[in-house]
Amino acid sequence: MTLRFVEACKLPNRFGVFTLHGFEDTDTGIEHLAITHGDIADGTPVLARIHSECLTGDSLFSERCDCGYQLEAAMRQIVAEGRGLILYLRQEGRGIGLLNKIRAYKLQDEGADTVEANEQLGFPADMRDFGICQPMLAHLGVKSLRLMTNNPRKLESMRQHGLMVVERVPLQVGRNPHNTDYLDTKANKLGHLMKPAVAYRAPHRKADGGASAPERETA
Ligand SMILES: Nc1nc2c(ncn2[C@@H]2O[C@H](COP(=O)(O)OP(=O)(O)OP(=O)(O)O)[C@@H](O)[C@H]2O)c(=O)[nH]1
Ligand SMILES: [Zn+2]
Repeated sequence: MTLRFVEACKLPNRFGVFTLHGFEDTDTGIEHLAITHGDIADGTPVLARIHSECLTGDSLFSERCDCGYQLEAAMRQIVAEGRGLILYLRQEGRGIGLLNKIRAYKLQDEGADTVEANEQLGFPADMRDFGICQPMLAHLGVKSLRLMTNNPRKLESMRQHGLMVVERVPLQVGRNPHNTDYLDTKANKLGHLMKPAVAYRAPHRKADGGASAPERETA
């Protein structure tokens, strides 16, 4: 896996002013992004989100999942802390791609859960590869993370790729009537760490994304 840094620019958005770094995985041609805020290269652990692309949730406001809410909450928390980063990885649909995700959603419309739908299409439940994170973080000068995630497999994958995660910061936002079954399946079949007590709050993404300060856990 070879990483090429292409360029960085300012990215002001509703939450603050970030820097957008563009990379290419030269083995696959896939373009990945890092979105950073503040001084992240001072050697201390950095609040971080490793976010897998979800066009429907991140850009089309879909309530079938929690991705858009998590992205927004991560940006808000990073700005509130004054520093942090998001690696935005282009592995749509847990790696099966956008069109296959639409196929999987159709199967879910007909009763399959998110894992069964992938399997019916001939894919594993999760095809993602987080190997690109290591060279991206090395380029950014980041040595250790406080990772915003509910996914213990993501934590394990980070460790397998030699990344130091000193803390898991839960990121449980966005439960709504359209994604209740989906989130429950993630907890029950994929092992996501969801606390029932936090389930659920406001329907509006803005209010929700700005929800309370993150809980902290030692990873
Ligand atoms: N194949 C498939 N992919 C989905 C579905 N819903 C969301 N996704 C994708 O799942 C990815 C996000 O993974 P999740 O399992 O929701 O969460 P995670 O990133 O592993 O864990 P967190 O860090 O806690 O968010 C994105 O790439 C989404 O496009 C679905 O029903 N089927
Ligand atoms: Zn999503």
